[in-house]
Amino acid sequence: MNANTTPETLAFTDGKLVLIDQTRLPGELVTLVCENVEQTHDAISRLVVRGAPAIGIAAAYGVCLASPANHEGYLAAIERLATSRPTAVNLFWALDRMKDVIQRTTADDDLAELLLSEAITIHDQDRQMCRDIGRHGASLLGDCRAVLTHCNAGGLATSMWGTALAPIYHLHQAGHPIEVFADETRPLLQGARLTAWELSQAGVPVTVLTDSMAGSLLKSGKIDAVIVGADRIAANGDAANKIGTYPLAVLARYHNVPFYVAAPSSTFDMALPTGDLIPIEQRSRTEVSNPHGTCVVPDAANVMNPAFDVTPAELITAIITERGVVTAPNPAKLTEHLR
Ligand SMILES: CSC[C@H]1O[C@H](OP(=O)(O)O)[C@H](O)[C@@H]1O
Repeated sequence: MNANTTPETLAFTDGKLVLIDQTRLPGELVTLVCENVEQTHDAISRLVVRGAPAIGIAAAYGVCLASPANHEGYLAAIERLATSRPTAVNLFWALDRMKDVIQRTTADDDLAELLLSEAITIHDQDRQMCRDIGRHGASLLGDCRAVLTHCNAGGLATSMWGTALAPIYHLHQAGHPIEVFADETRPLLQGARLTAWELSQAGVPVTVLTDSMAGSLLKSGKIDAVIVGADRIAANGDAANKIGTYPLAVLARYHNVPFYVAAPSSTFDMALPTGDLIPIEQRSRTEVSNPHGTCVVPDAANVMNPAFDVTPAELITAIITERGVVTAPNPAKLTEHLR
């Protein structure tokens, strides 16, 4: 995939973290600059930067903004950033890598350079992981003409190119005719706002549908495969992803449509035996009751707003990582794959 397929989601320049502000898309392509840990924590919590890999990379750079720039300051930064969002394991995977650097470095004055070097390595490795997921996923989607996806697991959710969308960019650039149907993904509309934006920018045909239309679309026979990202995958292959993914997997199975999960190895949490142990982020009621400031739910009513659900491994046709494809995932296969 050539470099200009999707924009760089984030960068660290002149000692500052520069983020595409994803809350402003698709109407405005603007950046938000984080100059300290608190601003980075806020950017992750408000989904200025979002998507499991992108959250991990942003948090790694956020540690580099710690003050004071010493062991205690950096460890406090890691502790603070770990409270930004609970579900995407990539956040904790990246922070653990930064903590390892601190713990194996004695001299404070070496730390700033070593930590920035580790954050840059995490960022660079993510680019390669996404590129490899694209290559491996393309082998699965090679006969597909129309795929359905949920939320945004594209370049904006990673360093660039994405996970679920990486195979689509790979095929599109190879001249393979493929179109994407994108669930709008209530309540924050990452599909309508972000997936449709980045695919359109790349020239990939995309159609937005409301989440409730997915069943009829799958019943129509038009969809050749469903492909989604993940925020945390347990040791048995159960996968947490944006709310609405689980019912999509049930519908795909009912209509005999392959259901693929694309994620780098940094999204696996092998310490969790099953997905029911994955922490699910509960977000504010206003995201559901007052979208864009318009009241659509009476104050007297209660509101649910879990940001993720868990798809059991038995509903997943295959998991695509940067290392290859695991069909019918189970603990033994995943342990071997990630060895
Ligand atoms: C490539 S991980 C993308 C993953 O993250 C999204 O959640 P959020 O937008 O809340 O960060 C969603 O679950 C995507 O599949």
